[in-house]
Amino acid sequence: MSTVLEAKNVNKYFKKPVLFHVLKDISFKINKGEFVSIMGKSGCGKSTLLYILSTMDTDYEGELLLNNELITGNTRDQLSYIRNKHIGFVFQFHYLLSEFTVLENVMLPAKKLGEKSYQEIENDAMQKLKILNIEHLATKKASRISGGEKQRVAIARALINNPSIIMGDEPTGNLDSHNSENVFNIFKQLSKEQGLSLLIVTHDEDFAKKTDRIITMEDGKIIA
Ligand SMILES: Nc1ncnc2c1ncn2[C@@H]1O[C@H](COP(=O)(O)OP(=O)(O)OP(=O)(O)O)[C@@H](O)[C@H]1O
Repeated sequence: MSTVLEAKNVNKYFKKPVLFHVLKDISFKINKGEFVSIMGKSGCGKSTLLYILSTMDTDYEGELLLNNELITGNTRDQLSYIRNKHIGFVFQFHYLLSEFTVLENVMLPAKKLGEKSYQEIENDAMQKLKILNIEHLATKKASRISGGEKQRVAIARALINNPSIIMGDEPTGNLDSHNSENVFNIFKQLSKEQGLSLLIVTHDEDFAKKTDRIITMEDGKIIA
């Protein structure tokens, strides 16, 4: 089984207002196609960890490997490229551009990457919308669709560059149980049918129980 993401002895300190050891020797691996959730009480360090794993925060001790390559110590530009190419993000709030159409929103990260023609990107975006069963929304403005639909558009956008892993910070936090289950089923399908890895922070125990593995955090440590 190949490893997609590995954290080795990650430690993080906040220096202000007082020195605070927020992440304590975090080590784990995520395999290809694995659907993993992270749970833990409020304040235990989940978002801080996700911020590091997503390469946004570089102020930590330890090592991160993506697809078996060390990414710790890379320059800002290298990390920005890695993030755009290999990591998809889904947040509690969708962060769609409301005046853009659904299709334009999904195309954006691929345009930023700049490796394909407009037509190729448009075709890719339509294919992602199809996977998420929302191709009929392509030409609608993002402001004109429902909350559940917005989250599916956000997932399509996260998939556009064919990332190795999707990271989510409470991606179902704003959804009702029906839409939450929809998102879970989409994630499950992506992991099982396309070999995508997923690492999802959640407070929803029912959601977490159905994932392949739960990483439980307490007070900055992985306890299970
Ligand atoms: N910039 C910062 N400076 C100092 N302390 C911080 C900073 N950001 C977060 N913290 C503290 O670090 C701890 C971990 O915060 P974090 O947001 O990672 O928790 P969490 O597990 O994601 O919580 P929640 O479930 O409520 O989102 C908390 O005690 C928080 O107050």
